[in-house]
Amino acid sequence: MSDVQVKICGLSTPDHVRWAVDAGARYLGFVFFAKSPRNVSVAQATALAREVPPGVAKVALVVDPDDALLDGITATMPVDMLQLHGAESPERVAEIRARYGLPVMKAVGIAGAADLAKVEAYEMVADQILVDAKPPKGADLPGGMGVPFDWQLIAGRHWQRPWMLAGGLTPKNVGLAVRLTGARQVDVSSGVESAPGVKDEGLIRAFMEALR
Ligand SMILES: O=C(O)c1ccccc1NCC(=O)[C@H](O)[C@H](O)COP(=O)(O)O
Repeated sequence: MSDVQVKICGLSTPDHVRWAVDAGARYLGFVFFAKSPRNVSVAQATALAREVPPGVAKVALVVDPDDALLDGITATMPVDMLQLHGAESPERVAEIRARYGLPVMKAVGIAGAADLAKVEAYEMVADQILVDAKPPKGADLPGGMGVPFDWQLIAGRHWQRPWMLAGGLTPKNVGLAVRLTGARQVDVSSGVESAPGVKDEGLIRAFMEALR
């Protein structure tokens, strides 16, 4: 399991970034969504991203973004990947990928077997797929809810594109999640927090340790 790559999402302070990098995260996620406790401004994310060493990918997470938002982010922030976490259509994903020339990861929410067809639809247009839990009805946020889905739904699945497992992962359950699903990449946010938006160094280390 030691070669499983980890994305830690929702970083908003220099300490968060340092803890994630020192622990060995391969991707760092910065959330641009006003209602989120993890929301960062373009200026904040730019300052944080400039401190990230080479080899660690900086991911800008956006939800149904218009071009103005993406223009603003990409104008100053050194971004390595865009994560689309809303209801973007496959056509919009392809358009964003072409316009910005950046790899795009599309989040697909899974609640039942019927949702798996969406992974295949987005594989045609995205560089990576984030296979995430579908947020509960009426949830305040479209992601980062700390809720897992039934991992058996994707046990033994093979997709053409690289994909990441997300949704409710914690230091306690990530080992089992990886064994069951065969994921080679995982994404965590609330499972390494002591309170919404507050990353915890000990939990970040414990999460990475659970994968060794
Ligand atoms: O984290 C947020 O606040 C957020 C807001 C809007 C869209 C997506 C958001 N987060 C997504 C993620 O952090 C992860 O990619 C993923 O959903 C896992 O989150 P978690 O279940 O908390 O580990």
